[in-house]
Amino acid sequence: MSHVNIQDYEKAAQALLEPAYWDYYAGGSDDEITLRANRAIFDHIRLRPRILKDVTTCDTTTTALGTPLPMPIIVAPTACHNLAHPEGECETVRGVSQAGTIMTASSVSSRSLEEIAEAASTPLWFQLYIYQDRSITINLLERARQTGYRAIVLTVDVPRLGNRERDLRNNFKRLDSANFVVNDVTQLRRSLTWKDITWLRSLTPLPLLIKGILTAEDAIIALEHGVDGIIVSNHGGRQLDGAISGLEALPEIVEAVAGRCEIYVDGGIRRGTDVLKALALGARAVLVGRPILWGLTVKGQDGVNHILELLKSELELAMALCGCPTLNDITPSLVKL
Ligand SMILES: Cc1cc2nc3c(=O)[nH]c(=O)nc-3n(C[C@H](O)[C@H](O)[C@H](O)COP(=O)(O)O)c2cc1C
Ligand SMILES: CCCCCCC(=O)C(=O)O
Repeated sequence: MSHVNIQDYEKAAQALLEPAYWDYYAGGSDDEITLRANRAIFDHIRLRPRILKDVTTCDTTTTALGTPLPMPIIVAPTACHNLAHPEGECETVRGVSQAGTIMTASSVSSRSLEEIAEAASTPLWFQLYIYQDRSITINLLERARQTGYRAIVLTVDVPRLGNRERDLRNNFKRLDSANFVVNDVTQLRRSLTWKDITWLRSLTPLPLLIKGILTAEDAIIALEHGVDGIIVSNHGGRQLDGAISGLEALPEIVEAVAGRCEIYVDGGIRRGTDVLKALALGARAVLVGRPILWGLTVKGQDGVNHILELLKSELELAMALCGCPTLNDITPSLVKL
């Protein structure tokens, strides 16, 4: 069967995965209102295409924190890739390397951050949770720096795990990490505050991004703490149900930050036109989570690469049809809210 879009991969992945693993990957929290909203907002926002521009070629290249990228699309951190493929994140990173973009390795990965780096020939970011035992965080940061990861992505929207009722029904509990031996969820630092960001900032020379901001107020505080980037995200609808989507939060954050750091967004991106809408609203690039897992499940590294290539070619076509030969031509006037 040929897979011509991400939805085809999603259906094929559902047919292949153990039902409990599918539920862990696909599910959201509580009533999954935010999970659905993440998609619905992209369907709601329409485009205002411009015509008669020379779109013989449309250039999708960009940079993220100074790293050149072939497309404004980055792989989001997602946990436990071994549920989709026996080689887990090592297989994923081989596919991402074919596509040449950044992969953000989750700290809750089924392969260690060193194994992932060994398998990679593409730039890597490392996603961090802060644990009760500070030595775990210090150890992870140092290992990520030594292994060549280019940035730290601190996820701040999990003071506790969201209420994922599919996982409760399935008694799904496979959230162990190959990076350390303790059980992740019980070790999360519930008392995490901005003071910890100051502490973290002082610990690593790597660029620091904060993932999980949804308000202009918090974006300003993040800037005051010296972050290099913000990832506007509701964690794929898996944490606070009822939270606004990243795309809805994006304009107020872009306005408040006013160019003082790079801004990224994730949640529900499944089409090149979705990427274009996010860029029009001010994102430097987008992150994609679940589609990578669908590609990995269905065809391993080739599936991962194909997912990224599909998004890239769809974006390129959307740029042409909107009269945008470069990413700089993608401006707020392209979208109707
Ligand atoms: C199965 C799964 C595991 C995830 N694990 C992590 C994680 O370990 N760290 C993290 O910061 N975000 C994690 N996320 C959230 C993603 O980074 C991202 O915010 C979200 O998946 C984006 O939405 P999308 O899946 O609709 O693209 C996870 C998401 C999923 C679906
Ligand atoms: C350290 C807490 C477990 C998080 C598991 C990975 C994750 O973020 C998810 O959404 O699932």
